[in-house]
Amino acid sequence: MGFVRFIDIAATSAAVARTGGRKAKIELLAGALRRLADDEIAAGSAYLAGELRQRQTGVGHAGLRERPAPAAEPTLTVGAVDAAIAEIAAVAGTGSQARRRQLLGALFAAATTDEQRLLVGLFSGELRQGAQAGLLAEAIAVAAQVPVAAVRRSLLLCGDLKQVAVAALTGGAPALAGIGLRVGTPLSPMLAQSAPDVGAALLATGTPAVVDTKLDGIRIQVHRSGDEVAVFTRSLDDITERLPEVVAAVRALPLREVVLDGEAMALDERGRPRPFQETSSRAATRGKSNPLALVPYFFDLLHLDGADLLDEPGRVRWAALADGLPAGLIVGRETVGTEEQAAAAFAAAVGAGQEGVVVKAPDASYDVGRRGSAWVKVKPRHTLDLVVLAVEWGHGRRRGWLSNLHLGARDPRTGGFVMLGKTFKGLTDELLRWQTERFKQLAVDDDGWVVRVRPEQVVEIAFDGVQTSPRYPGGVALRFARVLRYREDKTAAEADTIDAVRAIGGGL
Ligand SMILES: Nc1ncnc2c1ncn2[C@@H]1O[C@H](COP(=O)(O)OP(=O)(O)OP(=O)(O)O)[C@@H](O)[C@H]1O
Repeated sequence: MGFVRFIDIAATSAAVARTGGRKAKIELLAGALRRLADDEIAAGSAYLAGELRQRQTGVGHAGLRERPAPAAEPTLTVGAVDAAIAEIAAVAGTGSQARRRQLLGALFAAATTDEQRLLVGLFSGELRQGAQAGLLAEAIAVAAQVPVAAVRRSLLLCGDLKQVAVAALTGGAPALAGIGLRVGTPLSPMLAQSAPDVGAALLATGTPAVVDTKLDGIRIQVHRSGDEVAVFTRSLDDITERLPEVVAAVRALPLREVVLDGEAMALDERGRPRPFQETSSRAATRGKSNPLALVPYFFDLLHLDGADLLDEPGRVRWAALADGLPAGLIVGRETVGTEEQAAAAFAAAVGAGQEGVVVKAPDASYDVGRRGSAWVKVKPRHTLDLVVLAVEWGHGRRRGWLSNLHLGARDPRTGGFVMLGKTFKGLTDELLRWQTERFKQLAVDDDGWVVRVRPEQVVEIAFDGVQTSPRYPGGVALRFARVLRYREDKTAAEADTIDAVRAIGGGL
């Protein structure tokens, strides 16, 4: 086991949060990285980035609420915390909830107040922020004395900060150079910016542009080498086992080596998309226990028979895609020269039950892991005026502020409110400050975690859609709810109703 104390990681994280200058933050992080033993680098670098090494632990917000009293003295090492979390993440089968609670309780009991704070932030994901990962890339370069460009490049190609930290700190520049596009190893997918309409999207991409249908499925990156096929998610998890139909479709192509980027989704009998949650729950289970088939549609080609295409312009990659794959496996796409043509393509996509479009610049290379202006998504946007029912105290950077909002729609039948979900997205520092004051005034109960408030404050929320949800009393929840603004000009009696929400969900 290693010897860096967990309290030192907690102290570094706190010091980084307190420190203003970027350079000083990087120095603090580099110092902590340098102290890690080789077998602690993966976990330690993840904690410094605000993440856990494990993608899933089975620990939810509820599990973090009841914590034993903190330990008086720090005794935990990075290695011990990593081992404890690995054990928690591995719990499965009957009685797993109780077992997980027990293990989590033991970990928290061994942690001091500062360590508990870091653990809550890590488990809840609230410490995870892109800025921190960017700082850490620079800190790795400083600690390993390698060029930062080499760290960034490897990071984008393998998408795994921990792997890059281990390579840089144990093997230096040569080890980093060994990280490249490898068929079989997933790379961070290129991401899209958003625009409110196709006109704005075309301003970003220029014309002519390619307008792709935006399918509301799950992102898949499929790697094939000979008969070996692997399927990865947007977060680079291997889901090959769960998508045999996608594996079969790619294995049947007359190609030897290929890396494809696309989307998989479930269709109904008429070939229209099924609700997103059916696709996602199917993707979360093995094919056999859920007969729904996911159909792959590809929109990019990153590698073909020995040649990397990442640096080629879209035009070239898409022509190779069209040459290599049958049209039925390629996403609906059209080249447009004017806003009218783009608007028609958008209307056709939405009319066919699809989520919207992604407008793409044909001259741009495939920007691994980047959210640039070469891909711009456009969706019809929904908004509702909802009532805040409760607020949760924030963690990490938002400690001391009321952050996560519980949102409710008006129920005209009972005169009460039906909870539809929670969000802490879209909140600027100014909004956080304002709402903390406001909800302290409206508070009726505070258990140290959730502050229940008088249902009086109306907030305008943007969201992507409505889905069924067993978790909430109305049986429906909002997808990707985010705060737009507080409506001080509206009373709770004027807020939107649960019926309006159901209507947006197509009568759910
Ligand atoms: N034709 C397409 N081209 C690119 N991405 C597409 C396409 N169709 C569907 N998508 C999906 O849209 C996403 C692009 O938006 P973005 O990069 O912002 O990802 P996201 O954060 O998952 O967003 P969203 O929730 O809007 O899908 C991709 O991750 C992909 O899953």
